[in-house]
Order: sequence, then structure tokens, then C-alpha cells
Amino acid sequence: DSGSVTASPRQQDTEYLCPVQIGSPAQTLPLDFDTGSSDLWVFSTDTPRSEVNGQTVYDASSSSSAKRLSGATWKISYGDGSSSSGIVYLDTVTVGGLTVSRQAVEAAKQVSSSFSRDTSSSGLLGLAFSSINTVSPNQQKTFFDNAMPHLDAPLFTADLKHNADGRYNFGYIDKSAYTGSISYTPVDNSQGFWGFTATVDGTDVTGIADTGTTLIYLPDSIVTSYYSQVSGARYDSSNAGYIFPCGSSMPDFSFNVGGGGGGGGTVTVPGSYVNFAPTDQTGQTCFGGLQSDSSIGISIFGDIALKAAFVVFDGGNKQLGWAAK
Ligand SMILES: CCNC(=O)c1c(-c2ccccc2)csc1NC(=O)CNCCc1c[nH]c2ccccc12
Repeated sequence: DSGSVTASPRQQDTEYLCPVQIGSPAQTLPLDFDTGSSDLWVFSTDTPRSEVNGQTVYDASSSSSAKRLSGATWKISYGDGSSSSGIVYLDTVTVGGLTVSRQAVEAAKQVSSSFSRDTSSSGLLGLAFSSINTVSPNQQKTFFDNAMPHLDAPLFTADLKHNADGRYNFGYIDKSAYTGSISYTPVDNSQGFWGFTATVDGTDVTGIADTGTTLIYLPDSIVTSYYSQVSGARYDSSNAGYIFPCGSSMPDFSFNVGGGGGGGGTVTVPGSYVNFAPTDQTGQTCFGGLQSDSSIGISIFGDIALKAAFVVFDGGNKQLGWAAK
């Protein structure tokens, strides 16, 4: 089996949403595919009206294939302070023509305000490792884990784009989607993430490939030296990050993966991607897409990095492949 689904950018590439069919008859919800978490959770008819703000909701009671997973609950919180929690159904989930029956669909009974305010997203589809799924007492598998045995190849690929529709494919590598060769590097999934090591300016950086996080968070030394090239750039505590004049032309940011014998491959993030967004209405000052990981404890290669590459998440061989495009 295989599947292929469009990933549409929202709010200047802040997140990417994909249509997902849930239940019988199918209910289509736009979900944020997230390689940095492992819960498939959705706004639902169980979500308080006061917390629903235009989102499409999942109604288990109108799905003939929905079965309540009795006694099961879930609760998740993210580093940005957002959170959600609720109950669990098993139902049929289809992504780009690829169907998993009896997928754990986590219906929200509570969502935090930042999710309520995000009117375009009906929830998340976790694509990290099932070891960090939050369902209790019996942990549930991700859509990819459930699909993997049926896939032509045990992998999925992410092809996110700047201000344009991209694509997630499951079970195959589309050779027309990238240029040159794919450089592979081993994955450390000990923390449940797609962890890997890249080299930035000759320095090894161990981080995670995370489609659910918008920005890139790297060690202070790397970030400070990057912004030292931009006149007027400075760390601003009120914005809790590096800012700079919006008219600045930003240097490209490159990292190497799979450095082994073959020299590995270089991913180059165009400077324009690092000029992420204005900090206020005046549009004078802009917030950087590259920020320090010092308050996080882990380096994150988020959407700003991922949309500069064609990325293979290989669950069979526990490796990450990176190619230019
Ligand atoms: C900013 C979101 N990212 C994180 O919190 C995060 C952290 C993390 C931990 C501490 C402090 C800051 C970040 C480590 S791994 C990691 N990655 C994830 O947690 C991936 N899932 C993010 C889901 C998510 C949280 N808030 C959103 C708002 C819009 C769309 C998606 C989201």
C-alpha cells in the first residue's frame, strides 16, 4: 500500500495542514502532521463549545465504524505551553488513499487557548515514535506504525514548501520530488523523536526533525555567530528571541547530514526563510526563524529547515534521508 496527501501552509508557513478522512461515512478534518509528537488528536463533539472556534469537529456518534476505547484517556502538553486532553475512539482513518482501520482517534474534551484560536486546524496527526503516545492505561500506535506493515516500503517522506503546497507520501520515494542524491543518517529514537546528528560550521549538532515546530532551535554558539553577520540583529528579551531590521538580507544557513565516507549531503536554508515574520504591525523589526535552544534542552530542526529539503523518515531502517530539491 501507499498514500500521498497535500500539505498546505497556513499563516506564513507557521504550520502545514493535510486533509484526513476519519470514520464511516468519512469526515474530513485538516490535521497538522507532526513528526515531533505521537498522538492523533482532534477537535470533536466532546470539545466544549466555548473552546471550538470554527474548526471542523469529529463526531464519533455519526460514524458507524467508531468504537469507544473504554477507560482510555490522553493528555498532552507542548513546550510552547499549549495542551489538550480527552478520550479515545478506535475508527477508520485514511490519509491520501492509505487506510488504517482501528486507529486510535483521540477526541479532545479540552484544548488550550492557542489551539482554540487556530481556526484552520482540527488537530494533530503524530508521526514520531509510538513510545511517546500519551494514551493511558494502554499506549496506542501512531498512524504510521499501524500502516507500516502494509506499506510497500516502511517509510514516509516530507516535502514541505515555502508558501506553497507540499506533500507527505507514505510507502514510497518519489524520485521526481528531489534533486541529486539522498544522504542518510542514523536515527536515535530513544526519546521517541526522529533524532539525528548534523554538522553546522564544523560543529556536530544533535537534534530532532520536527514538522510540528515552526522554527529552528540550535545551540547558542551557532545562533549567535549566525546573527553576528546581520547588522542590527540582537537578542530581544521581550520577544524572547533574535530580531533584526526587516529589510536585512539574511545569510543562507547550511547544515551537513550523513557526513561519513561519501561526504554526506548539505541542506541550505535560504536566508529569506530565516527572515521569518514581523514582530509588530509596523513591519520594521522581524523575528528570526533561527533561535537558541538554550531554554529547550534539545535542538529542533523545524519547518524552516525541513521545507528546504526532501526528507525521508525511514522507520524500517531507523534512518533519516535528506536531499535537495
Ligand atoms: C513549539 C512546539 N514544539 C515543542 O513544544 C517541542 C519542544 C519544546 C520543549 C520545550 C520548549 C520549547 C519546545 C521539544 S520537541 C517539540 N516538538 C513538539 O512538541 C512537536 N509538536 C508541536 C505541536 C504544537 C504545539 N503548539 C502548536 C501550535 C500550532 C501547531 C502545532 C503545535
